[in-house]
Amino acid sequence: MLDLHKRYGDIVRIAPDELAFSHQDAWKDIMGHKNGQPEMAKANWFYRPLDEPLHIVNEDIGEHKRLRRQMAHGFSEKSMRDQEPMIRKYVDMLLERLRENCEKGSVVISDWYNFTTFDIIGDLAFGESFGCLEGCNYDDWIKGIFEGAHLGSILQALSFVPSLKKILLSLVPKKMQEAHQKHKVMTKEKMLRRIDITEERPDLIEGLLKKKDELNLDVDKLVSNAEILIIGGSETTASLLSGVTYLLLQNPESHQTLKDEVRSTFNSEEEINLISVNQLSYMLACLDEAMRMYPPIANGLPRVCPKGGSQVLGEFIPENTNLSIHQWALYRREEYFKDPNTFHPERFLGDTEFMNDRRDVFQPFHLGPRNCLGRNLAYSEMRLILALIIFNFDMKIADESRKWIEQRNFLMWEKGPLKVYLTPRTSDS
Ligand code: HEM
Repeated sequence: MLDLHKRYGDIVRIAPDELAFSHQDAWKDIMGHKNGQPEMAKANWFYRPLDEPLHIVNEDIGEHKRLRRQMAHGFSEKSMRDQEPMIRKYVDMLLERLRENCEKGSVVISDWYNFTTFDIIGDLAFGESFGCLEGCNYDDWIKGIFEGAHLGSILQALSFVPSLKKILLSLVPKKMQEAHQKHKVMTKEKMLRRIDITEERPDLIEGLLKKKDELNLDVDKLVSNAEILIIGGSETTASLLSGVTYLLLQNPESHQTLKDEVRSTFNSEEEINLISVNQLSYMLACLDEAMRMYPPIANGLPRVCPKGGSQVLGEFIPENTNLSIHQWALYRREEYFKDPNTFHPERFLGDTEFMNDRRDVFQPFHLGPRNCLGRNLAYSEMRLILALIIFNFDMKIADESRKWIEQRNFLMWEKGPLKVYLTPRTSDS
């Protein structure tokens, strides 16, 4: 996509009825609030490759509004403060596991980040963790999710050839069909256990449970919403934590500046919490710069131009055209960011060297009525985890991980193991 935009400019036709945009104003034209004009719907071939119960991310426009209003309660400032003990419990367990494991040689920090964010979101969406940190491995349910994402990309592509898709789906081996069924049963059981908890719980699903009759949410729909929270709320943050760790370890000066910031701001681990990490401005710049170079949602998520067509970047776009913005390609363009292939957190701190950067191009959480509900939670969780790791450990990258960032992407990054050496900090270091 980057090569295409470099060659053909800000708008590229990538299929007979699909356009890719690479310009700051495309965000509001495609995804922004429309002031009375129809919102652009999400493309079914991409968001609904299988006929499964819908959820907040792929619901139709009207139903989405109702779901979002209700789900938003779980993402309020107050809810987040109430969720802190749940989150902290897993971060403390992560630190404990890292201390136990770092003496045996390098640790695969990318796995540990995934274990932590999955356990946190499991608790916040289903009322129970996946036991990843406890068992030091991925739970079967999560393995099913990863396999599903890979398959999802293939199914999306097959949506263009429905007859072939139908034939191939009928040929799916029995073993795979059984695994899918098992996954569904396990998920339903998890949700039933959550529904059985009668006392109020400040998690992300409580809002939906309170209004489940009014919103017509049966168990399958609740499951489907919880599942999308798990996928959207764990792989994204885990990828970024791995990405920022890699980029810091490859850029020792930035790593040192961040260590100085964290270690001079806090005297003890207990001082580090969801609120106090907000003071760490250099850390926020590191996270943003990592999100620019390694955006968790790297590819375009297509919208469909409504009936009667619409204007985008001053051009008339006919109805039913698919439109998307590909983040990775957008953020690597020299027109928008100086020295785009190098890690410079300073560009997010007002450094005059980067004053010509187009900061408004950068929308990792999208904007408009379907932007990320979990943005604040994501930032807080990532800052808390990173601050505690930087406070407690010195880190060095293992030589075999020096090219870790060269990855393929199937909806999510195909992360290889990111191996690092950790040395616990002693009281005088
Ligand atoms: C770095 C981390 C994250 C990034 C970059 C990110 C990015 C995004 C993006 C781009 C969307 C829009 C998807 C679309 O247009 O189809 C989205 C939606 C959403 N995200 Fe996130 N996300 C992150 C973390 C989280 C977390 C931790 C949660 C909490 C569980 C979360 C919950 C959601 C929800 C519920 C939506 C759907 C909102 C709606 O449709 O109204 N996200 N996210």
